[in-house]
Amino acid sequence: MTSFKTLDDLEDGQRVLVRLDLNSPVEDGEVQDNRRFDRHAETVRELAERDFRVVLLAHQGRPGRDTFVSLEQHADILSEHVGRPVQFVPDTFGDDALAAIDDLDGGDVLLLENTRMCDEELPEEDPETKAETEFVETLAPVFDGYVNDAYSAAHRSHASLVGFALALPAHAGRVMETEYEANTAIAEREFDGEVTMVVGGTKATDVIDVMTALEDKVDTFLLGGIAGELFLRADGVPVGRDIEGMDLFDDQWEANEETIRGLIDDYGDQIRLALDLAFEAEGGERAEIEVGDVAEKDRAFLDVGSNTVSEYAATIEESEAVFVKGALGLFEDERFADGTVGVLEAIAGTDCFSVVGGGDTSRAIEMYGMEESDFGHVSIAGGAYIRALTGERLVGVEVLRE
Ligand SMILES: Nc1ncnc2c1ncn2[C@@H]1O[C@H](COP(=O)(O)OP(=O)(O)OP(=O)(O)O)[C@@H](O)[C@H]1O
Ligand SMILES: O=C(O)[C@H](O)COP(=O)(O)O
Repeated sequence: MTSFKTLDDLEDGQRVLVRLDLNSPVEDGEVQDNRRFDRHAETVRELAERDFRVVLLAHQGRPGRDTFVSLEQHADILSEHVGRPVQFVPDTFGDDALAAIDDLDGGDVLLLENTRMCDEELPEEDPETKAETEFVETLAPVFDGYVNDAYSAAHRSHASLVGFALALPAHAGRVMETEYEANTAIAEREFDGEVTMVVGGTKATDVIDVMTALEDKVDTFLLGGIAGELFLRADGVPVGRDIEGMDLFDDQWEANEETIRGLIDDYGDQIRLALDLAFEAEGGERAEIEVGDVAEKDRAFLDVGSNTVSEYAATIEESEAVFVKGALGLFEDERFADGTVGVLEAIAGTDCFSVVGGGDTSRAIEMYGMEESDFGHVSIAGGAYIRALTGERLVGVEVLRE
């Protein structure tokens, strides 16, 4: 990552403002611990051990949503992961925040309040405009440097992500460095051998965008999940029962059908669809059916079948690089985890270069007892991962370039 300054370029003992992405699931008002805390703890711990006065910025949720809560609980969770106290002040850049910053000694860590509670944080504007906000102009002068570790939020042109980078000497944190390198690999690296991409999940537009952008980078797309069913349907298989809250096979079908058919027509040789599918039988157990036997108005399919898993695993074993976007089935239900777990285990069993992305999909790794260390990289990014895969530049990364 030579075009960025990193923590290696910071002089120990300074006062640094560090942007993390601690955006987390919130259930009944309780912030849920997740791998973002563990990853960012590495950056925070390093800075504290090097005697920096460390002030953290992060966001949580979006205004108006249930997940839009204070960062008070985040400070406690982060503290567990860092292994030292993380102070919290319920203020972003007012007098209380400035006084708390002033009180810090070397090695102290302080988390400020949810950046999205500050009016100037959110409207997406260019970095120069964000650098001129009162938020940035008040806080920046009390720091020697700015560290952005929030790769997973770097697609947003918000004050805390782009404004401070112009107002202070800007550095990439350890998470920013590793996420950037792994996630841009497919767009920027050349692989000698086969490049395979496992595509699933429920987000039709993400899938279409990724496949369109990567047609000439990826040798084989292995499809599953709801995304795979969209392709099966476009290929003439009468599947497509929407899951609750979605209408991919109804209202949205028309909007996507032509594009998906176009992808199949143009790149059919690269695209592999499920051979068999799994569903819930009358007794509640998992049952499978060959794709050729699926009848019109059949049931909802919740996973790819076992023949598909074997075939996909064989392709993965012959690949030099494998990228994963989206799950092959409803893996949260053990009965329908075989597809997702099967391909992840196949990846873990080879020494190929691998990146597993998407917040939901990467959760399957810990749910089913796999080791993160068996994968090249497990990304903590969702929207930013998709953008990186499609070769889009992230504004929060661009402003860090020297
Ligand atoms: N056939 C299916 N039926 C129902 N749900 C499915 C099916 N296949 C996959 N899923 C669901 O898809 C979800 C993952 O899809 P999503 O598109 O959100 O992927 P992601 O990239 O991991 O997440 P994110 O973009 O939110 O970080 C999983 O929670 C899984 O339960
Ligand atoms: O959780 C994420 O993907 C990032 O923190 C970005 O959050 P946002 O989509 O609410 O901007």
